Amino acid sequence: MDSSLLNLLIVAAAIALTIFAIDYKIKRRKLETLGNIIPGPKPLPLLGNILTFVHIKNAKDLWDILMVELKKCQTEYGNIFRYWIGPVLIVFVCDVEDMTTLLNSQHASMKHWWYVRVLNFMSHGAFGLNGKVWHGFRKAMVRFFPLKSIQSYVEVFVSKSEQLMSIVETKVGAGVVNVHELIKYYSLDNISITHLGAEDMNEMEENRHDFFHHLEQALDMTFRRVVKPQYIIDSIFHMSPAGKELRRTEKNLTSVSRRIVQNRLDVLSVRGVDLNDDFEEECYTDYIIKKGIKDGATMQKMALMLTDLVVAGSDTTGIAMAYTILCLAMYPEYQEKAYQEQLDIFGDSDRPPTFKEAMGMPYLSMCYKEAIRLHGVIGIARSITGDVEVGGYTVPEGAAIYLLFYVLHRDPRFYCRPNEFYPDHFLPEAVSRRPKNSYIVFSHGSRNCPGAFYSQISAKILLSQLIRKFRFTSPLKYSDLRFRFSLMLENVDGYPVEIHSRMQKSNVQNSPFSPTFISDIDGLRLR
Ligand code: HEM
Repeated sequence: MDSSLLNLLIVAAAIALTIFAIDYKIKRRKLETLGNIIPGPKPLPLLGNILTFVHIKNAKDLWDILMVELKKCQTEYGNIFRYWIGPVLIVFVCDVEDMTTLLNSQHASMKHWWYVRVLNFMSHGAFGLNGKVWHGFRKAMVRFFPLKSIQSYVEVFVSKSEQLMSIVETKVGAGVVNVHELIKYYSLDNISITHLGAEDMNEMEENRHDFFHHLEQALDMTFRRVVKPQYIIDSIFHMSPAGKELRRTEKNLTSVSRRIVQNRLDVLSVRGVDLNDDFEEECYTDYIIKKGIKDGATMQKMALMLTDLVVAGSDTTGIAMAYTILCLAMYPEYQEKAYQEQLDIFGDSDRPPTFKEAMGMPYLSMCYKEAIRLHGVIGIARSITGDVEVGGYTVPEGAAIYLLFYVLHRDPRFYCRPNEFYPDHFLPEAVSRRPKNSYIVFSHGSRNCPGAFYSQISAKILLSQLIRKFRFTSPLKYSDLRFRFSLMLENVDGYPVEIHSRMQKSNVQNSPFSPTFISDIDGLRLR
């Protein structure tokens, strides 16, 4: 290369670098200036407000310390406040109107890089990707969610619920059990069969069992990472023992997805489908296989692309159903109402519900909605890609926002008993008094949850049969619940209930109020 060309290249590179540095500095100054107009605790130089969280060690602490701190900030600063985590500006938003503005804004539809990186196993498909690639995944996925498709899945929901009923039957009179442990496979099997083309989930017995174990571990490690400032930098985390352990756990977590992809490849191969052709997609896994082959992806990468749907489709509905049963067990008067509604529809028949019946059952729907209102997704994080005006402030480009669904869904202006399980919050007259979007447990806008309706129908098909056949009691009162951070707001002590057959008289000695039950809880395997 002649020297004048080399000099020209060096000068061009220096100019580009200077422009980049100036642009960065201007944006950074704007971020700092506008960020500091938003009220919040006084930041330290370089560290920001990170020291508030140094005592957090696990998901329980994260919940206890973070929530106390955030509630304190809301009281002091109002419904919008900010934190600096080192150089990262996080704006917390609590009010319904501001959340609506943000969720409708084209500048707030990107998942935040930190959230995506930390939840790596949720970030290779529709849940964590951004831009054009996300759009491809989303489009391929939502094709399997319309009402008509869900109607066709009822057969699967019914068959899986019947299998589960016989397992629950064996726990009648067996003392306190963690109901989530009993029902969690229901949603995993459903989503694997209806959306992912899995044919026989019983064949995957071991993988299914391990899936929940590894998910619990992966989430726990993830929350421990979040509270260690040195782990903000990916490479430092990945080199650490914790990082290596998380990678191993993530690999194990994807074993169900790997089996699903492999089984689907086998089915397509038996049919003689040419995978390089634009073959017709019968399930979401077919899209992943097509995309994987086009991109030259490994089997592990394809499994990761599926894993977000496996997790989002199973863990959320499973927890929501467990809470519904636990809350009904803690409030016998509501359980009786839900039971009476079932009797009105089915009389003494124990047949499973039809799709039309599952679309109805208004009281059961109210109970399910109320369980999610109290214990749904705590909040969602987004990146701001252009300035957005909310609540009298400018949230600048480059900031992160965290929409605190937990605070919105316990807003006393909208829910008369905000911290209690009270299904009447969803009576039509109560709903009509609330502003639009005051109940957004499935989020809102372009990145809302595609599984909202699916979750409700599949849950009601199982809950309807459980409520008719069994009566539930719990040694816990609602005020005993102790929460911890997870994908949903989970109870530290699991979901302890005792199961009584509606056909038998309850055993007085085993009264749920006897003190022996309290000690039984200690022996439960807790999530
Ligand atoms: C009680 C049940 C459920 C709750 C409370 C729930 C809640 C949510 C929320 C709040 C989001 C937005 C997350 C964010 O923006 O960061 C979301 C997204 C998502 N959910 Fe659900 N969900 C539930 C069930 C389901 C089911 C059954 C499926 C699949 C069958 C599913 C699949 C997804 C997917 C793929 C996304 C990502 C959408 C996107 O970014 O385009 N969810 N869910």
